[in-house]
Amino acid sequence: MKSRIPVILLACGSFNPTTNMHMRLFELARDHLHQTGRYRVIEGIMSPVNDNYGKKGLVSARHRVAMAKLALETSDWIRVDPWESEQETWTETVKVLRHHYNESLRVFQSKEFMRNKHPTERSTGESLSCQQSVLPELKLLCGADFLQTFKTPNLWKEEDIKEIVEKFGLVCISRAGSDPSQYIQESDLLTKFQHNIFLVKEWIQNEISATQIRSALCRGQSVKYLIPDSVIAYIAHHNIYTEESERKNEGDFLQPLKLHNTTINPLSD
Ligand SMILES: Nc1ncnc2c1ncn2[C@@H]1O[C@H](COP(=O)(O)OP(=O)(O)OP(=O)(O)O)[C@@H](O)[C@H]1O
Ligand SMILES: NC(=O)c1ccc[n+]([C@@H]2O[C@H](COP(=O)(O)O)[C@@H](O)[C@H]2O)c1
Ligand SMILES: [Zn+2]
Repeated sequence: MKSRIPVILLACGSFNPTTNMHMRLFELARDHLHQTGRYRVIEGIMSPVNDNYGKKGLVSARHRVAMAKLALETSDWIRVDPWESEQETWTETVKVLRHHYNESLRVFQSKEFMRNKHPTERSTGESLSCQQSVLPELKLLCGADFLQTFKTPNLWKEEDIKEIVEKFGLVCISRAGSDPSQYIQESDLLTKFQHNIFLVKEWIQNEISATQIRSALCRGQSVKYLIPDSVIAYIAHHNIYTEESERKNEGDFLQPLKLHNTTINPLSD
């Protein structure tokens, strides 16, 4: 798979908590991209959203990052990155993509530098064309409900959506209740960049939702086999999901709505 384009998959979301389905998204996306014959997925990154996002029931990023780390202990290619959660405030997804893209370029360049410094370490018989490394691409990974939020008024800036689909690309996994292909047809912008949007159909439907996991936990019901045992133990140990935690940010607007909605915030741009 040497001449294929290396791809890093980035999933942005609450991960409150990380579920088995969040991890399946990466596996499904990787299989799909490999099947195109054009890509080689080299890394998966889970980026839990900043506490200032303002979503109801969003527990502290410290816990969400810790739970994601535990959940991903069994993966040899997906990792959690706390950068987004450690910023002063909520960050637009396109800026998170820019950050991770720049990071990947930095890693790429330092690897190239090492390769050029130690040319003798190249495997014997490797042709000169094989020695030219291909720049990695970074693609946003999401579920179909996430794609659907692009049309929520004031939630996303048009130019951000354009940059995501034009410059980076999107891998979208099916989810009951959302029809991503119809939604793409309804949008001129998404239709224009359709070649950069990969729709993945999950045939083994799995409707785990983090909200339902939290509800079950609050009621004292079992969530075993829906989220990893290590995450269940962490939640129990820190008593994370309670009726009180579910009331966090209740009635609040999401931060992107506050920033982009002129009727909520007349001074915003
Ligand atoms: N069952 C699922 N099928 C497909 N995509 C999913 C599924 N669960 C989560 N995702 C995707 O994972 C990403 C992160 O989602 P998120 O953290 O909001 O989880 P969630 O289960 O949707 O939680 P919540 O119920 O709190 O919204 C999003 O892109 C979302 O679309
Ligand atoms: N304008 C934007 O960049 C924008 C708007 C809404 C949500 N988001 C992101 O999408 C993700 C949505 O997560 P949830 O599905 O858990 O609400 C979060 O990572 C959030 O930061 C980005
Ligand atoms: Zn969600």
